[in-house]
Amino acid sequence: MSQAATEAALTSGKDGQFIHFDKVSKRFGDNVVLDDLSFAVGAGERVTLIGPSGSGKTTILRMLMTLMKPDTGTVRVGDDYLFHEERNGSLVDASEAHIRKVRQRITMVFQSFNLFPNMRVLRNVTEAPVHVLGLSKEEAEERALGLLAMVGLDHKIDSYPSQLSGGQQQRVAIARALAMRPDVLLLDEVTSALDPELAAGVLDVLRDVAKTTDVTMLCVTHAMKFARDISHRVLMFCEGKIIEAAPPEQMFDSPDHERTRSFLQSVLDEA
Ligand SMILES: Nc1ncnc2c1ncn2[C@@H]1O[C@H](COP(=O)(O)OP(=O)(O)OP(=O)(O)O)[C@@H](O)[C@H]1O
Repeated sequence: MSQAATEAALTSGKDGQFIHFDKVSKRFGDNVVLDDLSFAVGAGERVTLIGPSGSGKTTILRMLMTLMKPDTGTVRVGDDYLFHEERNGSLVDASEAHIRKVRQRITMVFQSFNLFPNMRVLRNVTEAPVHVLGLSKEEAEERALGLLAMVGLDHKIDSYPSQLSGGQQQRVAIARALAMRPDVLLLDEVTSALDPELAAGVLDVLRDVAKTTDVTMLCVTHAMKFARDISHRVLMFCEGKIIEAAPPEQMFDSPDHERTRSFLQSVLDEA
């Protein structure tokens, strides 16, 4: 694929652009983590970020959660500016109300599950809809029960996280993230801490999510078969830049860039 085609693929979302990164840079000391990075994601689009360790993928997700801010550049979701270049990378509106609004629209599932250990499964899923969205307990439970059925855990609603396998905990975490009815779901290496069999169950749940919802998904993963199945587009990160962007078949079957080829080979060797 030509450089021009990669550039076009950086902005070719579905039905218009929704998430915008515009000239975003971030460094820690001498370590340039994001280097003048621009790309956009369409509403309802599912995009997988791949690339070697330390290439900046998680940093992208953390910025969308407002957990990390850029040094320069603009990050926007729909009409909500999270960071604005003119304000030199600082949060445009860091008020609690603004952060809360952003967090309602964007939820993240982490590698380490992060469930509330002292709450039963049902309460883990209802907690934020009740306290952040203001749903009644009944409404939140109805929503949670539907989602827990979807992830195959409606028989575990009274368990505590410590009584579940890692795969089951991660499926609860997915239900919890979806209970907010987010516009954007961020997935950060959600199966990396799991044995292959448990990981497969979690990936099947996410395939269902992809099939049955129109949530915009940004996914960092080394599970390439999964990425191929669910993604509309794959972005290859290297040293804080996107060096290649393409639909999955093209990225995985005929990558253009030598660094992409060697990265994909290294992932295959690991598997
Ligand atoms: N708070 C921090 N302080 C210093 N350096 C940091 C901090 N957070 C991230 N980094 C550095 O930023 C770089 C990019 O990290 P990031 O987690 O985005 O990479 P990644 O592509 O997601 O890697 P991996 O696949 O290993 O998760 C790494 O070199 C990391 O060490």
